[in-house]
Amino acid sequence: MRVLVVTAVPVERDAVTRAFTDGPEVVRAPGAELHRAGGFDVLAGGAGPASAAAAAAFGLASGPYGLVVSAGIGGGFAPGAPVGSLVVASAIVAADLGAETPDGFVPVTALGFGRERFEPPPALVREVAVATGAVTGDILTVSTVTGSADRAAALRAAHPDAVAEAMEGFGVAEAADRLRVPVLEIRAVSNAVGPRDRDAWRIGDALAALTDAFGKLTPVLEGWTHHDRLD
Ligand SMILES: O=C(O)c1cccc(C(=O)CC[C@H]2O[C@@H](n3cnc4c(=O)[nH]cnc43)[C@H](O)[C@@H]2O)c1
Repeated sequence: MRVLVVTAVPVERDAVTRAFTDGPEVVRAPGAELHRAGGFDVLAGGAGPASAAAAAAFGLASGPYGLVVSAGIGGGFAPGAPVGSLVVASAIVAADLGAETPDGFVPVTALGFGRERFEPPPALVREVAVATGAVTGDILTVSTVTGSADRAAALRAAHPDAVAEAMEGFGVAEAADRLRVPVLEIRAVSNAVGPRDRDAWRIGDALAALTDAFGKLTPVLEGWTHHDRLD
């Protein structure tokens, strides 16, 4: 099974391929530069859900792929997902896709169209979490990084199962869903979701945690390929 991994920026892509001693071999496909290592094709698709969806779609076109993974750093909701920890999405949720109304935020589905969540294969999520020591829960996709305690509290209230936020997962999941390819989202927590404090971001630690996690994924994915594809 081939696995496509979509990160936002090149340092995240390189953190993934660093987990493997082979490669990366750079493969150029239309609309996508794939870095191939350890059985993974990894591309840096840009920040935000639109870039991620476009990049994932081009990446998938060079397939076939059996799994797509949205991966990178992210913000963690305290206390469940502290800086340096790893999170795996049990659901990938578009947290700001909808309409603001006098009564508050209304998600797209309540407006009668679209969707706002995708659910990765549950058994695979469990096995990846066990192998990597990750926390599981909803990972929110936002177009604006949360920068205040009020916004963090509003997200928490709307999404009690949220463990983290990032900016690409939902876009990758939308592209994967078009081809019925299963999707995972894996984030290493670089900062707490809350008041903006860029100096407190621990990007190096998070990238190291991402490398560590991918180093542990191969046996899990091999087992899943053989025993659990229909979950
Ligand atoms: O400055 C750097 O060296 C650097 C290295 C890697 C990534 C970055 C980014 O700023 C990329 C933003 C990227 O990270 C995700 N992210 C991280 N924390 C959050 C958050 O609290 N809320 C939302 N997204 C977050 C996100 O997926 C972006 O693509 C800088």
